Amino acid sequence: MAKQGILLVVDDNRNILTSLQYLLGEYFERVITIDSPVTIPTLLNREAVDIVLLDMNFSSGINSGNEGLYWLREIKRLRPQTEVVLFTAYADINLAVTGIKEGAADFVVKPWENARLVQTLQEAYSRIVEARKGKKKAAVAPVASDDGMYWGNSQAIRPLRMLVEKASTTDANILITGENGTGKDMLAREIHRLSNRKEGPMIAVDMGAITESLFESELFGHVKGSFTDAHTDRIGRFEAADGGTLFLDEIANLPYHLQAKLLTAIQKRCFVKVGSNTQQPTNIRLICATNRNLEDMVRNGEFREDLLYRINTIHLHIPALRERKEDILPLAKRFLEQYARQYGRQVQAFSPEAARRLLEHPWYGNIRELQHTVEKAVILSDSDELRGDMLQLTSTASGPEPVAGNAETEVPFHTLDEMERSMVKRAIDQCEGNLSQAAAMLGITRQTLYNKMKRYGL
Ligand SMILES: Nc1ncnc2c1ncn2[C@@H]1O[C@H](COP(=O)(O)OP(=O)(O)OP(=O)(O)O)[C@@H](O)[C@H]1O
Repeated sequence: MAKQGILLVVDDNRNILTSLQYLLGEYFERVITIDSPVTIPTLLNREAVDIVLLDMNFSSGINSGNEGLYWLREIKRLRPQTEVVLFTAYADINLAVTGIKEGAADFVVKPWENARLVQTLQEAYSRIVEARKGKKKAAVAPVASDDGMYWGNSQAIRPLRMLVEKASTTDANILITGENGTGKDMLAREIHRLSNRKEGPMIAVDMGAITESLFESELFGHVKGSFTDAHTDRIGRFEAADGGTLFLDEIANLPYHLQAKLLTAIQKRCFVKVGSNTQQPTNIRLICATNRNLEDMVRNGEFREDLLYRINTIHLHIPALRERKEDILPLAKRFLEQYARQYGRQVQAFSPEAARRLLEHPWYGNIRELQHTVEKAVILSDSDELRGDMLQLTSTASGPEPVAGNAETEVPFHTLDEMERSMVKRAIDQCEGNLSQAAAMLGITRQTLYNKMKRYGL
């Protein structure tokens, strides 16, 4: 086969560079080697590099692989069409996974097998060739649009589905409850899609993310000059959602003293912009969601009873994933297919051992945790069957989450993020999914724990 493609190898170990120069020179038109990443930008400017084989750790930097991620981003920023294959130590495999999510084509673990390294680089090169022919995008393929909501067939989900089908076409206010990651946001969007308002806007507001001082302006808008930073008129979410659906996520996070203002707007379907005296009508369908027990909050004086009464004309509760075990494997299969497509992996099925582990895991982070687990495993996969150990699931509640190659000696260092993720997961496992207890154990608020779970896909 004719040698094709220009390859840049970046590694601070000169012995590695010399052996790769010999090995890869047999397969590629040109192999350029450099022992420091700082010259990458100049080189990319000068040479038509197709593929970069990029070491993740450079001795000059902190040995956490973040330097590798930094250079990956730089390469993608400077030359998006260049494919980057990460060259990584086994202990840094989680960083390689992060790298793939950020656009790297693949990764190869050191010490490497020559045949596997050559094959990975050649596959990356064929993707470039295909992209040039316009057949396929060089970068990560977009997620197909049919990767929407999966209902499942479990006993636990059937009554919910029937209720959703009936309720969607009405204009009744809906309250969706369920543990974190069960799919409340997804269900809200599904209801909008099934409703008569589907051509109208679907405006989602994360009530946990709005600061108290900006609450009114965010929801109702403001007029120019109404406060120091109000340099122009601003439309609020109630106005933006006119003719469509307004989705108030994490409604339990709304401070008590602001709940009355929301109640008035919901009751009257009218709002007043900050700095104005005029009532403005709006035609919205309201959906709210929370993972908290609002009845308990009412009893504790944290949530207004009249507001609860107003928002839950129809109450939809999404069961936890562990209460709908029949849905775990079909959902996992969907994610497997979706990510295999997205990351160009050949994996097609779970091994019997992997399927058993999926069924046994408690999934306190519900569908989000399942999705992230499968995504990571697909990235790590190297054949058409996904093995159980690739799921990296802890089988007991004790001990931190293992990292691939979990012998102490093979895991010399974790990033702070990895350590935090591991501690958060451990606390949740030890408290068997009780978030209030886990938050207390970690010495943080429930909301902070919740934010961290979202961030780490737990
Ligand atoms: N039924 C489903 N089918 C496919 N994917 C789903 C389903 N439910 C949830 N997901 C996926 O799981 C992830 C979490 O879903 P979503 O954000 O809707 O959960 P949530 O309950 O709103 O979470 P949180 O309580 O943390 O806000 C998303 O990536 C979503 O795509």
